[in-house]
Amino acid sequence: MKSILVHPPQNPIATEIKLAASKSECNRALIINALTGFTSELTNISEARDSQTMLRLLASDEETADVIDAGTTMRFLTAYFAVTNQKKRMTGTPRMCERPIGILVDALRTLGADIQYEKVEGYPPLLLNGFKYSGQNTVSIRGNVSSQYISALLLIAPSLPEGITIQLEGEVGSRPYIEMTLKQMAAFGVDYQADWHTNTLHVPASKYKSTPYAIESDWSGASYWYSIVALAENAEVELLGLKEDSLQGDSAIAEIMSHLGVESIFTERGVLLRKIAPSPSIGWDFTDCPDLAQTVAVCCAMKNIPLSLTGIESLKIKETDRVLALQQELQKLGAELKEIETNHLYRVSRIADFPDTTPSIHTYDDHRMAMAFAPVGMMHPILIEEPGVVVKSYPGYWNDLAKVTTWEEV
Ligand SMILES: O=C(O)C1=C[C@@H](OP(=O)(O)O)[C@@H](O)[C@H](O)C1
Ligand SMILES: C=C(OP(=O)(O)O)C(=O)O
Repeated sequence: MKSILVHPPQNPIATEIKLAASKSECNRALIINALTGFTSELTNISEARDSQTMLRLLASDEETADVIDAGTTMRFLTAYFAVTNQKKRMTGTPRMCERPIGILVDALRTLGADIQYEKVEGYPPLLLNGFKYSGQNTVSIRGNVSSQYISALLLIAPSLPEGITIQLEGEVGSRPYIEMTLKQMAAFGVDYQADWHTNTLHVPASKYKSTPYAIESDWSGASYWYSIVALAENAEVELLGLKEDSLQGDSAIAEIMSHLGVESIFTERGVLLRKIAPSPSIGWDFTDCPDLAQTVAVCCAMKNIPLSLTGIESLKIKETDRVLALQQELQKLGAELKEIETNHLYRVSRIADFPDTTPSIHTYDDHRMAMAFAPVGMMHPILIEEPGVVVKSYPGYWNDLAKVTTWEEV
């Protein structure tokens, strides 16, 4: 499949969508379950390739573990294989081998892991050669590169002889993902202390208890539906399986979208999205919810709502450099993402009319580029290149989109 051409809907949208499960919650539950000896009953396991890859690699005896492009799978499995004393070679796509992992490797080495870099210092592929506890149970770790290093250490912490104390240094990004990790650990019977004034986390040595656990639907995936409702002329969509009191920080999309013309009405089944009047402009700090930035940037560009963004530095080391990718593709819609203060403040605004010819959006091997730009199709025909990228987190995305409008492969 080369590209998908999304056509604007011919009729008012009124539908319900059963969202995919959260790959973030799922990958944590899978690691915890592995540490309980695979005895917990997990329900609503995510179909996302990142989670399916985690499942496959946890069950595999092969020495090479290829995570493809899954960040959490790479980081969580590195910690898991290290402390369970497994000899493994961790690798992934060329892009995965450009995403830094030195901070996690340094922390695991401090605890007693023998890890070598196969090619470039600080980056996968990694060679894990076993674990001998060093007697050190305190690690310092930078908080603003990726929270996944911190979650990886927390997940394996109960199985360390003396648990762990993690001192986070500097700013902490993606904090709700750290809290998600801690809350899921608690759901499996493990204690923790988190002091967010001193940014110190402590997990004593203990054992996870085998527990039935249901994974919630994916709030990051929900964000595309909010954008669809915001951009369509007439739309009402009920998203099933989401909770108002969610473990996922990306549930912030409900508040963000209240400024972009969508209200959220929580029901027993999930959340009902309805159109309301939008605000004239919006400013948002994406430090806690980096995966929402692309959805919100595209939606604001199309609604002609000026958007000020902060907290998007970590976007540069994700599936692609998302700042650059957004800059290049927003231009094709007649909009721009401009850096106002170096590495800090950015602004999205409209600089020209939407083009007369159908824009073709390049997706840079990034599922979120495809899913964030497809809602433009609610207003104008749009081509999305390499649409298969969505399998990373939301394999049913195009089938779900077919419930509200037509699209064709071209
Ligand atoms: O822990 C997680 O499940 C995730 C944490 C975030 O990454 P960073 O901590 O690298 O920002 C997020 O972008 C990613 O999609 C999932
Ligand atoms: C950044 C993401 O994933 P990961 O870092 O786990 O590859 C994402 O899904 O947007």
